[in-house]
Amino acid sequence: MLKLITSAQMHEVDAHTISTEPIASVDLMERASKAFVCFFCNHFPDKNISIAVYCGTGNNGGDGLAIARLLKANQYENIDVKIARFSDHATADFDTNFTRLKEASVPFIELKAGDFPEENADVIIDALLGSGLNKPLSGAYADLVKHLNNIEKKVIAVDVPTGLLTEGVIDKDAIVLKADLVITFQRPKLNFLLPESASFMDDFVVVDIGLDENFIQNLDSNFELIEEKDVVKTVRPRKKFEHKGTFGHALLIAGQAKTMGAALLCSSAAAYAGVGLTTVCIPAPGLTALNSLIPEVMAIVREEKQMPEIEWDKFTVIGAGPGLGKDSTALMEALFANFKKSVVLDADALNMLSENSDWWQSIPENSIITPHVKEFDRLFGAHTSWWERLETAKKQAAEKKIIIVLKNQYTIITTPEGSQYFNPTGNSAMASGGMGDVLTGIITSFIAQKYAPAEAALLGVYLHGKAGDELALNNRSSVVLAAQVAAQVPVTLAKIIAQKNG
Ligand SMILES: NC(=O)C1=CN([C@@H]2O[C@H](COP(=O)(O)OP(=O)(O)OC[C@H]3O[C@@H](n4cnc5c(N)ncnc54)[C@H](O)[C@@H]3O)[C@@H](O)[C@H]2O)[C@H](O)CC1
Ligand SMILES: [K+]
Repeated sequence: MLKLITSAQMHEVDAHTISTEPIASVDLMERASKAFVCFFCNHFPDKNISIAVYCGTGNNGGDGLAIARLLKANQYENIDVKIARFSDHATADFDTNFTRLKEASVPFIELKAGDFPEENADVIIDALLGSGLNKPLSGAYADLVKHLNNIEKKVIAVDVPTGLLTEGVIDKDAIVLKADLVITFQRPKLNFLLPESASFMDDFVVVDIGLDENFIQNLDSNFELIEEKDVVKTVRPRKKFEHKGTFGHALLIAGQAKTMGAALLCSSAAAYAGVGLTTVCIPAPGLTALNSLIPEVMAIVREEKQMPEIEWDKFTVIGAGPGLGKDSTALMEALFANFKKSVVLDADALNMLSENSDWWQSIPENSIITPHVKEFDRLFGAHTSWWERLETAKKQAAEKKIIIVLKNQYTIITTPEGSQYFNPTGNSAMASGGMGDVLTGIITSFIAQKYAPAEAALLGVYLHGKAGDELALNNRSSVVLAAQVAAQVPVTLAKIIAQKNG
């Protein structure tokens, strides 16, 4: 896991690294700038492009000055620096780099508030403000950012787009210098992982600047980014003499005549993810489709308005909700009355739950809910920002002793203990119907295989996204279908297990 930290904590890490490595702060700035330039050179190999580096007078600006000098040393000749000296304040490392810039004869001008020259460069490097932002942009900074946004050039931001808060509620009307790419130092910033940042930045990459990793990992933060090695550590390869009984029996309660696909997808995903036996509880019209699509899955037929015969004790885990419709409240109540092990609730099970809040008290501890944003808001009230949803998820997971999987580009898994894990896999080619049903099946399957529910959620979310990444390959603008992801899961899982053995 990579611990994700706030900008205030990043300043602590800087101070610690400076005093214990030890390294002079200006040398740390040089290291960060070199890491930026190294990535930049690979990304823009054409040395003839014209580059304008816009610098503030703090350390983000100091980085900008060092970057300009280093780019010139790397034979980028068409480079000029624009310094926004809108206050008397400049950091010592900015001043040192200003002297070095002049010694290296990189051309520069100082901008005057309200009088900005025409910009003809191909690429703008944004080193105006970084993680030191402490209030919304106003005055000359706001004017400059609006001016630069208007000319619609390619913008590469140093560490953080100017004007974007790194954590806390992002104001959707904030004035931010929109970045095509952010080259950020050591860690993704928390807000880069929340959807509101998409209005201000297209993409980000993280470059290592050699800060003390041990120190970061021991900082007090409940936010973590899942890494593949965590998943490699968690998966358990199958052993000799294990049999289908070892891998549990999952029941999925899903589907209606018109939404039978959801039932087929979640039950087949459970089977592909390795559960020993899968049963799906569906209405009769789904039987032929089920038997022809995935004969490995057994069925319990659900008649309209009549409670099906379910031997609840037979099942290791139950997943409910995909395509279920909202008129199965009696069946859900029977589930909660008869089944005391973890359940996985999704889709219509969550929609019914939001209208029957007394059900919460019967939901077993360590159960998992997998809402998308609308389902989340239906359950816990409307939110105006994702930062507030993070806080709500933490509070609700603790209060209700459940695991919340809030689906998103970076799905957030919140545990009852208060950890919040961001998942890095998955892509927009997966934005198609049925994808959530597949996730429900995978997570249910891992619980059946005796993974602890939080492990099952982490593993399931990571694998689901990774399978989709493998299918989308480099062509992430195309479409990956849910059934493909389900069928890819064993392949992806095998690759992960191979790393464990290798
Ligand atoms: N460990 C690292 O990540 C390293 C990062 N580096 C770079 O340092 C900046 C952060 O530098 P800092 O001097 O703390 O802040 P800024 O340059 O972002 O801002 C300077 C200064 O501006 C003032 N300010 C804040 N908000 C506003 C505003 N809305 N309008 C006007 N002025 C504002 C405030 O006083 C700030 O202090 C980080 O992003 C990296 O680029 C290091 O180079 C290496 C280690
Ligand atoms: K910046």
